[in-house]
Amino acid sequence: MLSRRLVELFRWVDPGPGSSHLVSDTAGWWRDPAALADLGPALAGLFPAARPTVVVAPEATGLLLGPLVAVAAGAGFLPAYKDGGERRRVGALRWAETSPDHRGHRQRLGLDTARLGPADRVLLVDDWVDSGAQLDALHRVVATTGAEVVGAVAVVTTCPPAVAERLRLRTLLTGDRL
Ligand SMILES: O=P(O)(O)OC[C@H]1O[C@H](OP(=O)(O)OP(=O)(O)O)[C@H](O)[C@@H]1O
Repeated sequence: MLSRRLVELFRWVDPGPGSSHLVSDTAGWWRDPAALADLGPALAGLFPAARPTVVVAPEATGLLLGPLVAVAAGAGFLPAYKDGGERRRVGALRWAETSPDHRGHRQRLGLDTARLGPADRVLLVDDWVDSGAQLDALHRVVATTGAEVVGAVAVVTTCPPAVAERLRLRTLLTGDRL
């Protein structure tokens, strides 16, 4: 069963002196051929009747996971970029600021909203949802285009149930299994 395999492939890593907490290591999910093949269909299958036209997922890990879900769902893919860093973004990005995320940071997420319209049904995808800040911001920026958010899927949630309900979030795992 995929969820059990994902638990086995997951590691908590101690970054060493100077760090107060363990860091998640999900590299095993991508390295394992069977898990890689099954992740997209399993996540798309959490909303079996949603018929999304496009998957939207945030940088960085969402850019890896989102296309897997999009292919499984028969949808296209639109990346949401994080502001900062040295890369120049092309296209007219519309930006949404997040509330403080799991690190306590406010981020800006940019989406090429010219590529979305009222006919679109959007499925939001991420690997992990904790505060829900990234997904909240994506809900808001997608709404400005008239597109409908049909739901959100992630591999893991550690967010409160009320937040998951507000985000229409379904996941393969809850954090207590890791
Ligand atoms: O629910 P939230 O509090 O918003 O946190 C969830 C976000 O945290 C991680 O991103 P992060 O920037 O830590 O890592 P990544 O760049 O590897 O995707 C994860 O990929 C989500 O995008």
